[in-house]
Amino acid sequence: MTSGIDARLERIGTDGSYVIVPMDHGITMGAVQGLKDIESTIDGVTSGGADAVLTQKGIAPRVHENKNGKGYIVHLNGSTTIGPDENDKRVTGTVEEAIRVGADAVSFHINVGSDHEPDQLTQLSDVTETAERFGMPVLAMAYARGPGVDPEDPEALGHAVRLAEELGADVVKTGYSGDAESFQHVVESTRLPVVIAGGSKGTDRDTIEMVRGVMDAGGAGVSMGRSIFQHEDPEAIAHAVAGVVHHDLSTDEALAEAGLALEA
Ligand SMILES: CC(=O)[C@@H](O)[C@H](O)C[C@H](N)C(=O)O
Ligand SMILES: O=CC(=O)COP(=O)(O)O
Repeated sequence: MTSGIDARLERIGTDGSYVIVPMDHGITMGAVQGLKDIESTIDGVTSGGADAVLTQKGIAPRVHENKNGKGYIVHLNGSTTIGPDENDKRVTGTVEEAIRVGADAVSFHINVGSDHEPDQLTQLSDVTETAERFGMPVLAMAYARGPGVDPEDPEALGHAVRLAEELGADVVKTGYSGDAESFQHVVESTRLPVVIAGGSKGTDRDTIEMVRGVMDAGGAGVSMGRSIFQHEDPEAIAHAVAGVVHHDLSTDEALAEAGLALEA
């Protein structure tokens, strides 16, 4: 029998793979490029092929009419780049609030290796317990971040994704280790679907090659923000990313199919 969590996972992905566009950066960085007119960005990325968008709860009224029937995830913690410690994500919402504003899933960020890891472990554990009671999937954003921690170290990333599974998440997002071979260790560290963050925006080729590497390593897609929502054509780059994640296209095929320059 299909559980509520399984049914809702299908709303934020396609057959177990995921093109999620997080746009929760308004708390972290402010209304950066792509987030001022968030309505048109949401319309563009979901028209292009994103399975779901992700925001903080207060943005929900700006999401639903523009997401073209795609999935919606509400993020439940945050911090700012101008505050005393960006790794100190504080709780900003609850599973119940996310359900009330129309979410299909919730997400929660933990910085494994930071001074705040102990609190964040307990908080993620509380979120998965509540979400499970309501049949809501949990996307854990499990980063390797903290003093002396290399955020691209495959061992640290593998530890972070495993920890997310141990705490009851359904999908885990982490950083990319830089190549498919090393990322395979990360993917094999857990039975959860593993998706990657994009980080700050690079060239189109950098972005799509990174996505290709994740899929070659056995990953399940992306939760990619700035590389998509800060693109001059969010619909086209979302289309290219979905081409790799959902249609197994090569980097060149995905760029060409999306109408993007091969050398950009
Ligand atoms: C700004 C960053 O470094 C991102 O990786 C964020 O930590 C990710 C998250 N979506 C956020 O803005 O909090
Ligand atoms: O919620 C944030 C992410 O999932 C990743 O954002 P990025 O801009 O791709 O690093």
